[in-house]
Amino acid sequence: MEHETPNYGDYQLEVYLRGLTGVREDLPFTFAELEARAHATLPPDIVSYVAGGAGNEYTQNANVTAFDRWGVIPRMLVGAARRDLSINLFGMALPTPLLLAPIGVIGLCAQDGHGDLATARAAATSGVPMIASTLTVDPLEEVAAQFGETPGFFQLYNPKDRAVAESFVSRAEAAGFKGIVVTLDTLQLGWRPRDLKLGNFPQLKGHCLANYFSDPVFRTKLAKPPEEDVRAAALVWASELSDPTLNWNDLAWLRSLTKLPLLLKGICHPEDAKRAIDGGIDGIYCSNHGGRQANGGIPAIDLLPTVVEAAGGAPVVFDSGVRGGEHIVKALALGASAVAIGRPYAYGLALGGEDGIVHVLRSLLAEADLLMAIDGYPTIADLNPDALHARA
Ligand SMILES: Cc1cc2nc3c(=O)[nH]c(=O)nc-3n(C[C@H](O)[C@H](O)[C@H](O)COP(=O)(O)O)c2cc1C
Ligand SMILES: CC(C)CC(=O)C(=O)O
Repeated sequence: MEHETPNYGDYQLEVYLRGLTGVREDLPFTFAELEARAHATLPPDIVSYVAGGAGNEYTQNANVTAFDRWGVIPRMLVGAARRDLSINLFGMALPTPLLLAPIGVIGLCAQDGHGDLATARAAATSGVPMIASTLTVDPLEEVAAQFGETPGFFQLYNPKDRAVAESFVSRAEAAGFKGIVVTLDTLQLGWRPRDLKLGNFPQLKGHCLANYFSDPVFRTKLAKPPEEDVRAAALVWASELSDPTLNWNDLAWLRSLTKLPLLLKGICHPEDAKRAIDGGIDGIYCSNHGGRQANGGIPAIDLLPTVVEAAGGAPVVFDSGVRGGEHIVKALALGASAVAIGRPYAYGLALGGEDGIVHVLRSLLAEADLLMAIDGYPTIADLNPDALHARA
């Protein structure tokens, strides 16, 4: 059978031949270098915001190291010359199993301050859908206009006022987004020492909240428009962003927000996954917010298998700690339907704009694809828990 997707590992050859192929010479190939160079490039308050996590960052770091518990078991001579990394998510044919996780103020990681638009263009170029945060710098309509043929998802922070939530979702639908992700693990902001030390929370300055400030229903709550008093508008935003009383009794209302595929982000317990699916939610997004919210938690990857089982066949998106191709392969083997990339693409954006994101995605895909080739798992369907060995 002819495979539709390319062998992503071919990027390796393109990189070796960079003088001929035009691959940018200045972009790193490991997360460690990506992170170090991005930190040297970005303003210190943005470094603290992007890199920082909750508490002493134990959970954030454990999200990454927990992958080391698993090893991919090599299989020989299975005929893995061609691989197929394509997936079908909610009826959408996607060339790769990757998504771009929602990153609020991703815009500020770009030199021109419009990194949301660069991210959306990278999504268009790479076919990797962007999950655009409620907190994009640019209005969601302008972000969606960059997507080309690649579907996009909209991530909602459920605000105190349901009319604001409904307004965002209907704007997202009108703008052509193909799915809605409601984030549940941020009903309160986590304790983030790096930002606390700097007295910094970028959104409180208000200059990066254009999407929020463009919402007509939100604007009715402001005594003065943000164009006249941005700081006051940001304070209203902070008090309205999340409804801490949201609970399972609100599930039917959440479901009623849209007919688009609806996912709940932040689900790490099997009973929560089951409850969501039983309540009509279409998909689970297993994540601990990259360890930014609650410290002392369990690495998200350790919780993925039971969440997948409880989801009973409904799609499960995974993020938190994905830094390399091996992590993508392991998450897929542990049952993820798709894997979302977080901080690595923010750093790619900081170093190379749209090209930087595309490079990060191509590198991750190449590494995953070559691992599947070398270890003998030619398709995502071949990746299941039997492909992994768990060290004690
Ligand atoms: C700077 C930053 C901002 C984020 N903003 C959002 C957001 O607006 N909405 C959301 O649901 N998750 C947000 N997240 C969480 C990501 O979607 C994702 O869960 C997390 O980055 C995964 O962890 P990792 O980047 O360490 O792999 C943010 C993460 C970072 C690093
Ligand atoms: C306003 C914040 C809660 C945005 C976010 O999700 C984050 O910083 O992790």
